[in-house]
Amino acid sequence: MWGAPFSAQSRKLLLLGSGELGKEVIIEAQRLGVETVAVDRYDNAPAMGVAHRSHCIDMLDAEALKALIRAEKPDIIVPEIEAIATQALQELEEEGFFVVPTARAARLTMDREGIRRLAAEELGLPTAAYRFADSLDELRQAVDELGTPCVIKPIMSSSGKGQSICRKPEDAEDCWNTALEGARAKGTRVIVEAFVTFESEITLLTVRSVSGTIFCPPIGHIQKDGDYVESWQPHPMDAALLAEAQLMAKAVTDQLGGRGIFGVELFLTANGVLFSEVSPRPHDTGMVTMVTQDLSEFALHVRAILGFPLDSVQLLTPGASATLKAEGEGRAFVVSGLGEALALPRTQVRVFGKPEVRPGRRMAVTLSTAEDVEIARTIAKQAASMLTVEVYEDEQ
Ligand SMILES: Nc1ncnc2c1ncn2[C@@H]1O[C@H](COP(=O)(O)OP(=O)(O)OP(=O)(O)O)[C@@H](O)[C@H]1O
Ligand SMILES: NCC(=O)N[C@@H]1O[C@H](COP(=O)([O-])[O-])[C@@H](O)[C@H]1O
Ligand SMILES: [Mg+2]
Repeated sequence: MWGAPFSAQSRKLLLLGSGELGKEVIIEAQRLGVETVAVDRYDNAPAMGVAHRSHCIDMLDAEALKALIRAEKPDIIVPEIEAIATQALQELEEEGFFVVPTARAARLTMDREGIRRLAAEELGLPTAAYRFADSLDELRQAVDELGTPCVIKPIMSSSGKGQSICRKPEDAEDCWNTALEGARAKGTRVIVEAFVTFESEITLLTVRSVSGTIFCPPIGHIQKDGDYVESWQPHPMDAALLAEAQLMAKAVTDQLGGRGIFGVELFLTANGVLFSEVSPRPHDTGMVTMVTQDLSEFALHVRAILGFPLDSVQLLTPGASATLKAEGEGRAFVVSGLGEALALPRTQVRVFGKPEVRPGRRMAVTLSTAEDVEIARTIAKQAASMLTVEVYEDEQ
């Protein structure tokens, strides 16, 4: 066990990335008396407000990252976003630091190439057909080989940034430019994927702990422009399809190893399950578990990484989430409509507290429970439609 935060006996968790998901991770760690340090590329990130202290650094700068971690000497390093100098994490792990779930898993999942090659080529999991391209010419060739429509994404990006659909060969140049603008890190490599016509898509939250592997009930979701707008749990699935999905999730998470929660993203098609990608951390679509499960995905992550047993997770009620996204840009804004949203039955709201808005930035989420997922979805969406981000144009 451990002593009080700030004491020599404390257990210290350092979070790399401090958005809405990290905020909940910090809250769960605080509940178990852990000392918490939040790190991100900008000040006043959501998790910074609930951590014991915080640092603002460029997490893609390997030297800055190593210097900070060697000075802080955390017991546990928890990556919260992909865009981290994962080479530095590997060096730190070799020095004896504990990286969640492992530095290798963080490296393989930080870029789409690492995880796609592992899943499709090493494990033989079914995925959409894909190619990689480093230039517009290579992209044109990939589009030619895969046919249209196809989906183009920077190898390092998340929440749909830089993603576009190439509907005809002439769109390739626009897609290339979109990818360059949206990439989170330097570099121009993109993945080109055949467009999958799926019936639905799910996140299978998979937890590896000292007790073994457990799965949360599947979470269904809807994405717009590559970013999630709505999720619900449980997603109705027949037993055989769920077993197939769990086998794939087990294969890929066993390969990645370590302890913690993984968000395994899968497409459900007429011909079975396709693997899409995996996050070795809580998943945005899994925010719904804050109202549906006895232990949220954040509580599960923290318990698993602290080395505690986790035999099962209970679904308490069907539920759904819906997102609030900003339209304007700037630091002078207010989130309105909370009173109306909270007047809806069995509904909660999480306002993340991000200090600045930009078009498409996720600012809050609504969470509703009901006797079935369809009712919960309707109410969560209604609640989200009552929320607005009002930006004051003339202020900085
Ligand atoms: N090959 C594809 N065919 C059809 N739809 C796709 C394909 N690839 C991605 N999508 C759609 O775009 C969404 C986002 O894609 P993906 O998960 O690869 O991007 P991301 O930027 O990593 O998103 P996040 O960080 O939110 O997980 C998917 O959930 C799916 O709805
Ligand atoms: N799909 C991944 C995802 O949802 N990640 C979450 O969004 C934050 C970044 O938000 P921002 O871009 O608004 O700063 C991340 O820090 C994480 O919490
Ligand atoms: Mg995804």
